[in-house]
Amino acid sequence: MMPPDQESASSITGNPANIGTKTNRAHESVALQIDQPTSNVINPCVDDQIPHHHQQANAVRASILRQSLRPVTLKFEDVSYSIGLKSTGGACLSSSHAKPIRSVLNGVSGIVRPGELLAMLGPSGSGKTTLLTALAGRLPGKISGSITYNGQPFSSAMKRKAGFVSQDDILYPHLTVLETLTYAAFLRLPKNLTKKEKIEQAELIIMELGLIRCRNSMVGGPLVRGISGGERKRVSIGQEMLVNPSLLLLDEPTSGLDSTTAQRIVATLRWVARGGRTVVTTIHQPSSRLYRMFDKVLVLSEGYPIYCGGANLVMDYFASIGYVPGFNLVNPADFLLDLANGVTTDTRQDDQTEFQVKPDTLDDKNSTRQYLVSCYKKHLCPALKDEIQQCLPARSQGLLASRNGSENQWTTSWWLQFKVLLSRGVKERRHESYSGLRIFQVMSVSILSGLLWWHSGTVHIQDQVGLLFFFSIFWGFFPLFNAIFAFPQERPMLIKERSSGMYRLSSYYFARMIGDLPMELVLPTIFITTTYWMGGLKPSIISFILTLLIILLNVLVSQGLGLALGAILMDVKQATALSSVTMLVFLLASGYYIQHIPGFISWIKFVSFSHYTYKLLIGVQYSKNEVYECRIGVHCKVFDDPAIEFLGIDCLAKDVVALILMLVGYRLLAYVALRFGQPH
Ligand SMILES: Nc1ncnc2c1ncn2[C@@H]1O[C@H](COP(=O)(O)OP(=O)(O)OP(=O)(O)O)[C@@H](O)[C@H]1O
Repeated sequence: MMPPDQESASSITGNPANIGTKTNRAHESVALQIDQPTSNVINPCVDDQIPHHHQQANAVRASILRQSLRPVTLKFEDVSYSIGLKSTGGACLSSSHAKPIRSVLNGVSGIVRPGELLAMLGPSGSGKTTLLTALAGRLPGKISGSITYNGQPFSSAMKRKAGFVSQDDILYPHLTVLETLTYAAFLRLPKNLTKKEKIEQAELIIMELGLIRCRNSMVGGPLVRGISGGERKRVSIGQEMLVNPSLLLLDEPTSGLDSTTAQRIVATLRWVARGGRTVVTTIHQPSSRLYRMFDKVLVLSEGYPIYCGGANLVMDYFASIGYVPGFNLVNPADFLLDLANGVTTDTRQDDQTEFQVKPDTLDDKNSTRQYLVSCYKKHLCPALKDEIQQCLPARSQGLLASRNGSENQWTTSWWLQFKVLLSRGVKERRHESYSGLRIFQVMSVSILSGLLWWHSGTVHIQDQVGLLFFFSIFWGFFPLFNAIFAFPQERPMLIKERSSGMYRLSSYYFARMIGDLPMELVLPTIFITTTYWMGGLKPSIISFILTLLIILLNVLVSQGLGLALGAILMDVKQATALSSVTMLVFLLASGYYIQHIPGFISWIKFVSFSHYTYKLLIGVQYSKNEVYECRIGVHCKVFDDPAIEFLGIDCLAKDVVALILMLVGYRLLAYVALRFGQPH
């Protein structure tokens, strides 16, 4: 069966008259408006209408739409995908010990043109999300078959023209709706727009998606109460709509929403499609109202397609192969889902004229599914493949040919990305970084240690040395444990944003590192200032400043190690466990507790930053010939004390160099781990 809209080469223009169904025509004027530079772009599907004073913002939007829309014809042919299963051992393994695999998608084909909205239907686990992820170029592993965008494979240029809304909304919990969309606008909209225009664009999206009431509310997350699920979903969609994507892919955008909100979202998607975009969405159980808004549907049953074509032709097709819905089954989507589950409806009516579902056995269901798959292969697949094989429409080819190198460039400059990411990061983490609890924690330890070491003096040299060692260890642990969370916590955002080509990894990386610095450096400064003078260390401003600088260097090195461990493992639990072991080893090997470390393991102290810091602190505090009263009337050299002698304080410059090398090395390691460890 041929879809009704094969002729829609001209639908690339965004003219919905070519799409096919009667209902589409109602949107014709809207689509045409989008192409008009001065028109008021009003989404007819939402309640919030755009006030007069936003005409200027509309003009900006229209200009963005004109500039960046590249119609995309999405074709996928015979797409199959399998996943390797973890072997359970024993009986299930074949004699060849081959890793068991499970087929998730089998020979799925389809074509979606600009201006069309394709819905993928199917029971839970039928492969909808997997197919959508494959279409978004984000599925790891080998996919057989072909997926092309205007006849070309997925590219980085395509990545920036495609919007992907995942099932789980990946948003920063502490940003407001307006901040979320504004930062996205800063990062994703072209550099020729001014800051003001980008903000206006974000405001317009807020209006278009009916988010005005919650524009200044925090988004929220698992631990922070924020906006509702439907609002979160609209924010996620808004982030993608901002850039006017040529291809918009959405995974269950209506799940968990009430029917009115769901309808509003699908209406918005349809409106987005009518502007010349290609829209593909998975949907779980659409109402008949929603179903009527789809142009095409693809129905999957256990990874096999059983229908792909016009949404309005689905009933005719299934009737032609012997399946008609029950008497009062008015929602085509329910009928399709029943069929995809292998459940057939009995059209007979009983006395109460109620429709019944046959109590099918497992075998019945399997044979129904097999029959439906074979009908698809026989009746739909050949025509669909013919359609896919057809040449690209002329206008699309023109667009591809007119592409120039600039499309591969980033939308915004490195510096702008860095500034935006820095500002966003500081806003997002201000609650955490400047939390009263953290300040209390550091201040209380500082005052307590100041009191415990109160004016220790060189008389109690062991105590004083102990205080310096405590400095080096405390300011190793503290920043290390703060830093290990950085990348694992932001992993989902990083993957999502990098997959859509929002920014360079280096700008994110520097912004993330520098954003944490003020707090990371302010707290040790307060701590050292308090404890240094309370603890009765050398009353010299120079020694104090040097001590402070050494501690700050130590903080930066331990932060670098934390970032590297977090980036390599990308798992908070694993990184925490490894950091505990590392710090314990550093603590023991630094030379304060044990001076007679066996030779074969003594090298550990050379990789311990706490060891170098401790040495430097001692070197600053005491001079080579300094003596103290070791027994009554007896003066001993400080450097002859076994704990200090062991350190071998000769050339402090070497220790500074070692710390600087670690400072750079750990950070480099973190960057390399991020670059090569995460999907691009
Ligand atoms: N990485 C994976 N590991 C194990 N199984 C997987 C993986 N990815 C997909 N699957 C399996 O493949 C099948 C299809 O998954 P998919 O998420 O695409 O289904 P779906 O139709 O989107 O389901 P739902 O509607 O519940 O989201 C499921 O049975 C799922 O368990």
